[in-house]
Amino acid sequence: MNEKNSERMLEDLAIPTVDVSPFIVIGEDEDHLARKSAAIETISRASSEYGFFQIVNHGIPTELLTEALELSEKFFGCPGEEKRKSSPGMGAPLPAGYSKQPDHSPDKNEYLLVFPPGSNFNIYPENPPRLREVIERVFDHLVGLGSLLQAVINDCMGLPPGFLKEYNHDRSWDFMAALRYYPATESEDNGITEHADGNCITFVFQDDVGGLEVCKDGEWIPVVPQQGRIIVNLGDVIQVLSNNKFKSATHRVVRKERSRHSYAFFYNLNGDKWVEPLPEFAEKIGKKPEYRGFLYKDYQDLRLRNKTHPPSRPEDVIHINHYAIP
Ligand SMILES: O=C(O)CCC(=O)C(=O)O
Ligand SMILES: [Fe+2]
Repeated sequence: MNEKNSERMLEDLAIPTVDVSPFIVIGEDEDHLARKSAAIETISRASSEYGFFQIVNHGIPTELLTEALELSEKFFGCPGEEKRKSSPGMGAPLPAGYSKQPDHSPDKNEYLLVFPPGSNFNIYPENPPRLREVIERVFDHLVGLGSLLQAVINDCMGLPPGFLKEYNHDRSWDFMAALRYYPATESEDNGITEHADGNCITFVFQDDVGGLEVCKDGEWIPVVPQQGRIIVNLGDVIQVLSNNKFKSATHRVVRKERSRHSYAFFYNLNGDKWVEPLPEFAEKIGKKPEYRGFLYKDYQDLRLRNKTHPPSRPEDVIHINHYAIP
């Protein structure tokens, strides 16, 4: 196959891009309503075919996203000793602050993890000085975007208005990570091993290096970087609630010749929530539930154990199939 053809095929496979301005700008005219229903249509299709899409005109300034990436690059460029000044304290549910994947981990990256601004668990680097302010602004913006996208997904799922908002109203489990992936070596290019996210909705923005890939029908599709775009992927909670109608897609990061920087924000769910297929996607339409119900924190604990006590056989790693009804 010549290069043009293979480029064309990748373009055809690329994850859909959606203009979400019709959900932000108020308007009742015909054109506005048509653009809104086109966006709903694309998101519904993307959610069931890919579990991934990208959004534009989301209202978060491109300069803010770019600055966040530049500041994290500065931070990760500091000597290890400097970075370790913001190592996690004890007692947080996840290691808030700076961490590096342990040497034995197949994931080759380092990250700075934060909970919502104001959380006592947060540990921010002092340098570069603007990093904290910019991260907190990005976080607040992404919480707002999470609430917007959750309402859109609620519509796409055909749920009663406000259903997901009411179900997932507590924001204290949300978190965000600034990530740096090391350059690939001759023998090794894994950045993050293939996985699906456990939460509700994830947002990612990345620099121009690339490396994020989504698995669709057994093929790995690269998510080509474009400044200002935000990548949206659905997590296991939405997959279970929708009884497999909407996908929590498997994805991974492969390392490139340069260091890659990205941010991943997890619009999460309170650990005390019960997760199971909604009747709208099971009994009410004559389908059997494909998962048994579970307490969200139990699932999160199992996922964390995968990391702290990695099973020796890959097939023993726990993911959402743990709750699947055979
Ligand atoms: O860095 C990325 O592009 C994706 C990160 C990711 O998949 C994750 O943290 O779950
Ligand atoms: Fe992920």
